[in-house]
Amino acid sequence: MLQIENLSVDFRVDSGWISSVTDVSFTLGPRASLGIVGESGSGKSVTALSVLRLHAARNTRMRGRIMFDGQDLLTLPERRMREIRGRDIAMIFQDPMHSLNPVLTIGDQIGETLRIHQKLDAAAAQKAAIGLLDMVRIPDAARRVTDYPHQLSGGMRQRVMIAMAIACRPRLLIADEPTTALDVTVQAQILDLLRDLREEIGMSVILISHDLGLVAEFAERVLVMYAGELVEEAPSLTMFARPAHPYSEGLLKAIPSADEDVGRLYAIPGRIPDPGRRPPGCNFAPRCPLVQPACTAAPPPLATMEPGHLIRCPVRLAAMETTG
Ligand SMILES: Nc1ncnc2c1ncn2[C@@H]1O[C@H](COP(=O)(O)OP(=O)(O)OP(=O)(O)O)[C@@H](O)[C@H]1O
Repeated sequence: MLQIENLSVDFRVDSGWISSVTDVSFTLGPRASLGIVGESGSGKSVTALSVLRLHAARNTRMRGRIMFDGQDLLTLPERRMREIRGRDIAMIFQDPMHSLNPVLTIGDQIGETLRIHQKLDAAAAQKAAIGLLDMVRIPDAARRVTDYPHQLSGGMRQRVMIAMAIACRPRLLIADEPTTALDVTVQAQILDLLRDLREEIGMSVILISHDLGLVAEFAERVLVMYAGELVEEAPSLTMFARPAHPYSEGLLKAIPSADEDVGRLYAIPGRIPDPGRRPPGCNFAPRCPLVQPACTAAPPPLATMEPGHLIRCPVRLAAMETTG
């Protein structure tokens, strides 16, 4: 359904063009779930926003192809993209308070999507909004539909955002850090809801998060991004049980454990390089415990370790081949 081929995204900044995302490729089938994980600045959001073509066109250069249902979204006229956004592909973000309009009721805001895409009149849109609030498990939906965003808790507001996103039964929902601003219990409820809605509506979901544990639990497959590149792709169980790239290993080690008293929490030493200051070879080399001289000479390719499991680390790949 979605096939991203060699996507690169550059932004214009004061000093010229910087490369934010480099040569990213992946596919997503119908009713599938995919997680994208990485530290802040790794290129997760830029990749997701590219699918909806939400970057300011004047300051952005995009290369590659984003095939959705056989058409390349990067070459569609803006008028066609407007039809696809919200109807076929929807997106939810981290902070629902900033995405909701404080002076409109939640019913009006959900109804707006339906009025635009499905041409419903106001009464029908209000009725459908109540149905959607029920679907996202907001209790007493008929009464809550006239509430304003500030009358709801953070978790409820995120449910409203999800109701808006699924209003047109999209085939793809992109959730960009949808639970980061919520406490742990609410976080689990929202992920359960997304899982159930994926089944009910038959949509695919891309979940973006900095939390590898959360993504691996939710999605069938996980992509790990670092400094604008894919560094590992694997089924979630594999990624969680035996991540191969040293960066993925670091992300896994950084997840706090409830069972063990680890003393100090682990953090990957160093920081992600800025887009304009990436090293000449492997982007992760300056932070990597396995670094060898060859790593700093040339950028490593993404290679297949086993079917469905790709990594961008020749050192680890060679070690795996030696040990069989
Ligand atoms: N409009 C823009 N102009 C210039 N640089 C940008 C722009 N948008 C993103 N970038 C840069 O591209 C890189 C990737 O950003 P992106 O937001 O995708 O990271 P992320 O992995 O989603 O992190 P976060 O979790 O913080 O959102 C960052 O270095 C960011 O500063």
